[in-house]
Amino acid sequence: MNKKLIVENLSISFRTVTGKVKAVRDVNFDLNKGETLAIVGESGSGKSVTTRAIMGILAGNSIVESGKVIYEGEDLLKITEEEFHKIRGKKIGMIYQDPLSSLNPIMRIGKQITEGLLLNGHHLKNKIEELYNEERVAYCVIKRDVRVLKKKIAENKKNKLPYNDLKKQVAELKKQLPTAKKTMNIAKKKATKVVMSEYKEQKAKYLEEIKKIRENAEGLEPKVVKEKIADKKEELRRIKNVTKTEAKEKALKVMREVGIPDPEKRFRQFPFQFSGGMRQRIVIAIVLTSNPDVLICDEPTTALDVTIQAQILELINKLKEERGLTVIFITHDLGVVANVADRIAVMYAGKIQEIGTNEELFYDPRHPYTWALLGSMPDLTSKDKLLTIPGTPPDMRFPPKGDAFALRSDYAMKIDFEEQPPMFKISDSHYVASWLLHKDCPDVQRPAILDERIERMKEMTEELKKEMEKEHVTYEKQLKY
Ligand SMILES: Nc1ncnc2c1ncn2[C@@H]1O[C@H](COP(=O)(O)OP(=O)(O)OP(=O)(O)O)[C@@H](O)[C@H]1O
Repeated sequence: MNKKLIVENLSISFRTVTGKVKAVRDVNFDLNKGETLAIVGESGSGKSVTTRAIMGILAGNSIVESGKVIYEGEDLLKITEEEFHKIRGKKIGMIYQDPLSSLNPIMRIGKQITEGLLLNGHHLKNKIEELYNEERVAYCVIKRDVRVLKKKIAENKKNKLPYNDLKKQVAELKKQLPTAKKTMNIAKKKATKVVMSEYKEQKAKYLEEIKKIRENAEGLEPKVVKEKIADKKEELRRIKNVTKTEAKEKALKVMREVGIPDPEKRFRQFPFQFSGGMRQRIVIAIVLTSNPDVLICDEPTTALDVTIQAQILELINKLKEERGLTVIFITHDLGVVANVADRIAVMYAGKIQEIGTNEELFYDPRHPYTWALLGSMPDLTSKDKLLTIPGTPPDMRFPPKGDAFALRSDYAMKIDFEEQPPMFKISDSHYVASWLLHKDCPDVQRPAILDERIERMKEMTEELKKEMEKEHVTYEKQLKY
């Protein structure tokens, strides 16, 4: 299976004193390994809530109405908090718009980078957990299901709804618990035995080596002997735990990887001694220390000026290539997306309105909201905006009955106010939720002014490609000579 992450029918609401806010409504997308998906939309469209659900960090007043978030075959909305802990921040890392909020202002950045490494650096414990992980998850999932069902029973009781079937399900699951627990404990014991006997063997080998150093110490300076023994002891310690020296070495390496110059000196400095762009690099370094394979970037460049923005985007692209990361990139700025995304999902009023490859979205946009977003992008050369989007997004306590964009769209038809459009398929990768795509809809052309912009974008991309090819040829030639 090549899918790293699948989000299926995800709907999330928030309880508020003035009513329920329907923030995310039936969102579906998936991500292939090594792919970047950009989620684009205006403020309040549900981008952050979607990614917070993936990270398991939704606010306390949230309700997951429906859906699944499947990471490597496991539903993250079902596993226990303890299991989630292992995935959040480790397998799935996140960087935010404001790097300062992720950093401790009064702690040296070196300590902030090594903290996680030292905390999670129990090699033996991690190895044991890895070996009996399957049995552990199986047990935790049953426990979690019982908890969810019990909550539902209580709700149904309160609302005077039937709950006998649910009670039966709980009883069934409870019957499975002792066996699952026993299986888990047996697997844990077995895993501990394997790992510990391996460790004992290694320890015996090191002790033997230390003995030999002592035996052959004659004629050597005591200081040299002491150092040799200390080295061996350090090696042995490294098998068990990440040591401070090892954590520092790894931190410096990752600081170099994200482009922090003079890392040895910078290691001892505080966040306020760094510029905005450098701070964002530090946050990225911290996230990378746990070797994530999915990286969620929530407007990571919005607070930075344009040149620095480009550098951070370049860094994210480089890390993606080198580490094979799968990336979700959130932004309200389509201009940013062109340089990072393989695919783009356009969100509005908690729903995905259009999803497609970078080329499909930029050169063949089909949803009036995507047209509006493309039109409101500042022009690459003149910096002018062609179109502005009239009105404001709907109040999500009362989502519109039909197409949520209808009230702001010049292309809205009667049906747009009555019924929500389904996702119409344009190609295997391109889907659009707009009645304009219905076979009975009269042919509607996108704004001509946008066509001109698209043509210009195509031309510029072609020129850029040619230039890059030229550069590549020169580079290849340089390599030859
Ligand atoms: N804890 C909460 N309680 C109530 N409503 C919330 C809560 N968190 C988010 N919302 C609402 O959910 C909707 C979606 O918010 P979200 O933060 O996902 O938007 P966004 O597209 O990421 O916008 P931005 O770019 O401003 O971050 C908004 O209407 C927002 O007000």
